[in-house]
Amino acid sequence: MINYNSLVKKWASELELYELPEAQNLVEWLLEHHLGLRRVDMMNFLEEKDLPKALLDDYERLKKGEPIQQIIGKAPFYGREFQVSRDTLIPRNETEELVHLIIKENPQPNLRILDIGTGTGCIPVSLFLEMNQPRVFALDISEPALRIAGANARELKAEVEFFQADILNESIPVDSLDILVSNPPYIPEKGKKGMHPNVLDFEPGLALFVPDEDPLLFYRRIAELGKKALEPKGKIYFEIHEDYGKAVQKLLSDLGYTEVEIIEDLNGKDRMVRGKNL
Ligand SMILES: C[S@@+](CC[C@H](N)C(=O)[O-])C[C@H]1O[C@@H](n2cnc3c(N)ncnc32)[C@H](O)[C@@H]1O
Repeated sequence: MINYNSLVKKWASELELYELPEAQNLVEWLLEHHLGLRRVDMMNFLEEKDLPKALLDDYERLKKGEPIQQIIGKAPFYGREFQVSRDTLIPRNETEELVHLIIKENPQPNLRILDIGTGTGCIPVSLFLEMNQPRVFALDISEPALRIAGANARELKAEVEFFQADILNESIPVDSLDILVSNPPYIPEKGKKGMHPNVLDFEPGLALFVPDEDPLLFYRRIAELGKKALEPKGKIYFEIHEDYGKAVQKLLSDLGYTEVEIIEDLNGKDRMVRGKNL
């Protein structure tokens, strides 16, 4: 007979890529996924030899650094579960804060919204479901990511119109927007050194990195296109790298956006910038 706590401790101690509290959390997440039981339900439960093979296989993937969300194929975001894959960024808590800000600041009905670089579709799907009858569009350069985003929209019953487009070389496919939102790639290549292998080896580089010599590339391009695609008084919302708050603020002000503000995340880091079209 194996005790739940000793199994969690034993497996967590073998997840060498993670600090112990996070490792324990991941093992519990995996056990719950496979056994459908919560910690309190399984203090004394199984012979180790009876653990399902799929659970043991997934535990081996966890040991190699694969993110738990990719192993189980889903990730929580703003109170819902989104399908994820190796082609999509795993939705982050900071992005939930961006979504929350947009919902809070825009209670009006029938707004037209575009999300650029949509990944799993977590932003447009959440906005469609939480806002007041918006018309929601989203685009990404990645076809495989768009397939996952489409599946999430269908599964969660959100009406989102998706486009495949390379925003650095094509224009915005919709106009008269009230809100333009983007969490674009923003990590300079040089930042790879300090990153955890579970991000570097398993999440798509296309979603993460920008050239060291031009880290604001996506912000500049999207903000320039936004001047035309946004309605007068339309708003632009960006998720940003914590080091680039001031630079993105200046970029938007220089382009003629007004009321440009940097907003911190719950950890007190500069994480969002919002501006208004003239
Ligand atoms: C940081 S991820 C954000 C994903 C999702 N919005 C989220 O917050 O979880 C950036 C996304 O931009 C997309 N992307 C990268 N280059 C692009 C380009 N040139 N045009 C359009 N989308 C692009 C990537 O495929 C990726 O899905």
